[in-house]
Amino acid sequence: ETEEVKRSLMRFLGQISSPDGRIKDPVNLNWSMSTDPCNNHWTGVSCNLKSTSVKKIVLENLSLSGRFDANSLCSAETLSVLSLKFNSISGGVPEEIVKCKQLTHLYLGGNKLSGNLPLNLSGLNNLKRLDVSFNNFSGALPDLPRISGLKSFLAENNQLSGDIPEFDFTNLDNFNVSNNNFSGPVPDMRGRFGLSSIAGNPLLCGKPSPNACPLPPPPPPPSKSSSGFHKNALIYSGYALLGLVLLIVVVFTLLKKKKAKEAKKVETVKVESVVNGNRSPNNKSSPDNKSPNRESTGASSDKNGNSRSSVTSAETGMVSSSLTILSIPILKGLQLDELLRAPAELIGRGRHGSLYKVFLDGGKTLAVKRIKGWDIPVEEFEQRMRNLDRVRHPNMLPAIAFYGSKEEKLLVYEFQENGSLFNILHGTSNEGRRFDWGSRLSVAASVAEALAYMHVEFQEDGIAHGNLKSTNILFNSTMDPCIGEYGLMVVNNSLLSHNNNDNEPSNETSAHGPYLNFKVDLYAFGIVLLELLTGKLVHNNEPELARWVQKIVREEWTAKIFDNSLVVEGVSEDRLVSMLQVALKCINPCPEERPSIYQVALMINTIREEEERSIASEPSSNVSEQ
Ligand SMILES: Nc1ncnc2c1ncn2[C@@H]1O[C@H](COP(=O)(O)OP(=O)(O)OP(=O)(O)O)[C@@H](O)[C@H]1O
Repeated sequence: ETEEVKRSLMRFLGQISSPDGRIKDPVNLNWSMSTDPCNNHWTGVSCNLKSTSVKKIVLENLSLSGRFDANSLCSAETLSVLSLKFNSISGGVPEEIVKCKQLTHLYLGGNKLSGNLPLNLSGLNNLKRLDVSFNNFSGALPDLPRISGLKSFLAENNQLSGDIPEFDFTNLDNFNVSNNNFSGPVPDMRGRFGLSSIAGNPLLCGKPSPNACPLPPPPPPPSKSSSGFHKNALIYSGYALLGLVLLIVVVFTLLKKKKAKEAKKVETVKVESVVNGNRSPNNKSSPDNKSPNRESTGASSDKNGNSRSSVTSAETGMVSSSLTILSIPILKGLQLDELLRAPAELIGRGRHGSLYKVFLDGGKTLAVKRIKGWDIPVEEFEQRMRNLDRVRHPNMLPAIAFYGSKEEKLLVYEFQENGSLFNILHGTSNEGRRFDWGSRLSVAASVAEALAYMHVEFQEDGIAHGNLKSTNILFNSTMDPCIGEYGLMVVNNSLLSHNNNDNEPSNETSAHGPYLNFKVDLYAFGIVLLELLTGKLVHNNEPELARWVQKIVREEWTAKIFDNSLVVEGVSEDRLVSMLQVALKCINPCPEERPSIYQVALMINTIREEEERSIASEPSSNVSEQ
């Protein structure tokens, strides 16, 4: 963490430890300016995967008796979990809490906090769980239903008043506002919560409270003056007409804007260039310009003196070409020959082609995947790329440009410097050991959610990922996982069904329709889950790992399966086994019996929520190890 964040966190601890702001270090918390919160294990603090920024602060049951200095706390901008439960913190919750933008869990229950809950609490739009129970809060609630992802709200045993707002009760799994001073009708809780969640608010009425609500006052009698009525009718119809005209103008303007936007979005940049010896019609000044000497124009050295070639110099076979740019702000004006001649490093040669890291002028780096032998008509490929571009998900890595000819296809992505899930789990840098259970769960949940989204969007077209594996799950600049290369491969049918006893894929697969393409992704996702659970290596989705796991499970040595670092971390065996069961469902040898990815995403979320619930109830010393 930076010195500034460390200083602010020390100030936060000072304020919260005692009313006079002096750090008493109540139970030897090990926080100090001379150490680092992430690398020196400040008690109650856990960090992101790279140990560069603070993710959770859990200081529960420590007799902290000062004030909550949200301003200092929120200088740790990446903070997502804060638990200060069961202390004696007093004063209010300052408005600056809204600066902790990434907070997903805020647990303040069991303190002496008072005053109104700040109105801008509803600006914490990543919040999932909010617990302010057993304090002295008063006044009306802020507009919490605005937080669309809120899963639980606990505010029992305060002096809160006013109406209970209309939460999205179908989305809440925990809700309690009992023993407060709320008044007015109880909102429709969709049968999800009973009397115990609202009891102890004598001014509430309507079910499930025991008090009936008073009948609404009768509507005022219609006015007797008919001339008055006509006058009003005239005024109202005038308004209606004006409204209609306004509506037509607005719709017309919006339609015009939308058309202009669509036309702008998919701007195809056609570059008639000649690579490998074909003369460029644009390059009139050099009519004899045979292929530029690729080795000499394409080769360069990076600042470390490593030699780099270019995409064209490394391989041959490009003919007349056009590059379609999908993401204009990133690649505005880039031409194919520029891309091909830019210095490039060969990063990997997979089963389907090669991947280059390409260095553009101005410092941008791209990943260019060069696919060979994909037998798809060029028009169909182009159409597919455009269709894929229309569907966006935060955990999917979109292609930003493409090129297609009969012989080969080029896909251009932004280069992800943080590497892949494969690198993290099996890399040499020891990151795997620090890749804690919380991070693994979160990767599994995000990938499942993104796949579920894509499967629904492309159900009719039958376009599945087709080549999901840990090398295709990349980490973006904020270390969120992103799935690359969706829909690029003809589905690998050998993953449809595996015979458990030998290496031969079943030959029943050829007749399967597009529906089963998605089941291939399920198998592949199951293997990713097994990689996360076991920390073991998988090469090209080979079924050995699946067989090994199935064998051990049959022989009831389940505990031996799990990655030792998870065991050392003290992860709940129940949750590990639950996740293993999800993985085993995904790799069911019979494709029809594999669940849908949507069902899998739900199962993983349930495991994740159990984990989240346990975070706050675990003793803080354990949490700090996570
Ligand atoms: N956009 C990207 N940014 C950074 N690294 C990437 C990107 N795309 C892929 N990689 C990495 O480059 C390496 C090579 O990728 P490539 O797709 O060629 O390999 P593969 O997925 O193993 O093979 P294949 O897709 O042909 O089966 C992998 O380690 C992958 O994680």
